Amino acid sequence: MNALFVDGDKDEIVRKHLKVQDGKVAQWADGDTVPDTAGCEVIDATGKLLSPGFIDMHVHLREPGFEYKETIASGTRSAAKGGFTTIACMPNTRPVTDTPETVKYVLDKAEAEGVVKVLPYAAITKNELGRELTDFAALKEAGAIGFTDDGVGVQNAQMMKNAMALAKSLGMPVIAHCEDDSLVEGAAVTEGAFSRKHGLKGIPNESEAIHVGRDILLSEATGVHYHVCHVSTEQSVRLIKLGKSVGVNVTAEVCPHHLVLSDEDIPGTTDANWKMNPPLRTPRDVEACIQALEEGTIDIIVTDHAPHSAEEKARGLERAPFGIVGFETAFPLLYTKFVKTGRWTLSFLLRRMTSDPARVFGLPTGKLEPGAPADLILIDLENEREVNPETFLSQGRNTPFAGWKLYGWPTLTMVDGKVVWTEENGIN
Ligand SMILES: NC(=O)N[C@@H](CC(=O)O)C(=O)O
Ligand SMILES: [Zn+2]
Ligand SMILES: [Zn+2]
Repeated sequence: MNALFVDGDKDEIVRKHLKVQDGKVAQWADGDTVPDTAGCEVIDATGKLLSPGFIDMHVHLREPGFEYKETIASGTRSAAKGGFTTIACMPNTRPVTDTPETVKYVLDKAEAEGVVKVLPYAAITKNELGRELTDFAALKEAGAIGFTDDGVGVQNAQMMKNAMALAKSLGMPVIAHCEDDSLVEGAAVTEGAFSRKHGLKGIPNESEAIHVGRDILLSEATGVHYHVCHVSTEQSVRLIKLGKSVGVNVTAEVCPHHLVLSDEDIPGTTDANWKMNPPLRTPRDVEACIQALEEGTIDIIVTDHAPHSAEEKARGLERAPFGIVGFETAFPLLYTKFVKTGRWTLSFLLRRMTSDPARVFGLPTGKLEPGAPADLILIDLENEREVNPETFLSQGRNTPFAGWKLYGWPTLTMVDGKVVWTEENGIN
């Protein structure tokens, strides 16, 4: 494979050949050498960027139970098209992924029907109701990689503390959707210019940050690895920074939409493709999240891919469910908005989507070193294309980015040395 590769530390783009063997990265060669390709299948990647496959530690595949929104088959295909080779799926399924049987169901389905690697999270509390802890040891044994009640916040502090102590004893992380229900009360958008203009009830920033602060203290008390989901506010950023500065084992993620959109971009009160949880915040919060990612207060980028049916999203801003799809626009959005504009280097963006998530969650992927799994992608950095939800491999079409003109489209995705998707031929 004759490809362009970002030489990490220098952020120089160099030409390289890469040899893959037995599903693993076998050998790198300088672009000027003529590699011995006898017996090899050759992929011509001239002019394309070669990167480790993206890792998305926060996605919703909806199976079991909500197959009308997405399935493991359609969700992993969408992921592959977006350049993701490893994805971690949330337990807010039906049934909730709160038993070893359901964890195994997800893993078996992913093995049989998925095209990228799927890592399941299990719920912290039974049915995500916040009342009773799940059987962490059994869930770990079944293959869960961490515990989270994503979709809702754990409202009771003692419950969260018990969860963290138990997770710590098993060497597992706790991943938290931070939301204090008493401060939210049925609002659909952030408290900000948009909610004031339209006379809507707003979701205040502190509904998120109160949980972040509480949980950082509980993480300090228990020693658990505590990971904050979809950070969206300046206040959360401040607290995470403080936690890190005193040595608390806290990490955090941010979504592309919270980096490129604010509440002031929402076009009106009808289109629910602008509704997600946490909501789009104020421009000041957006800038705080960008800076936090830049300085490492926020560690990684995730999509929070959250597909819903067209019928559900047609219910309008106030009544539709929260969530937007993310796989098939994530990299082009960030590349176009932050790298093309010169604010970020390409290597910085790639790191936050590959080696950083691998480091935070201890995964054996995210770097193309000899011996590592050949989970890799090719990207076309040159051609601008319009986002067209009709072409998504996700069943979900719920995106606010339809019609956006973006650069940085993946053209090939390989998992364990097997080409699973190409732009030319689709899913393999
Ligand atoms: N992010 C969302 O807006 N929605 C998620 C739930 C969640 O991530 O909290 C969903 O499951 O639809
Ligand atoms: Zn969430
Ligand atoms: Zn989520």
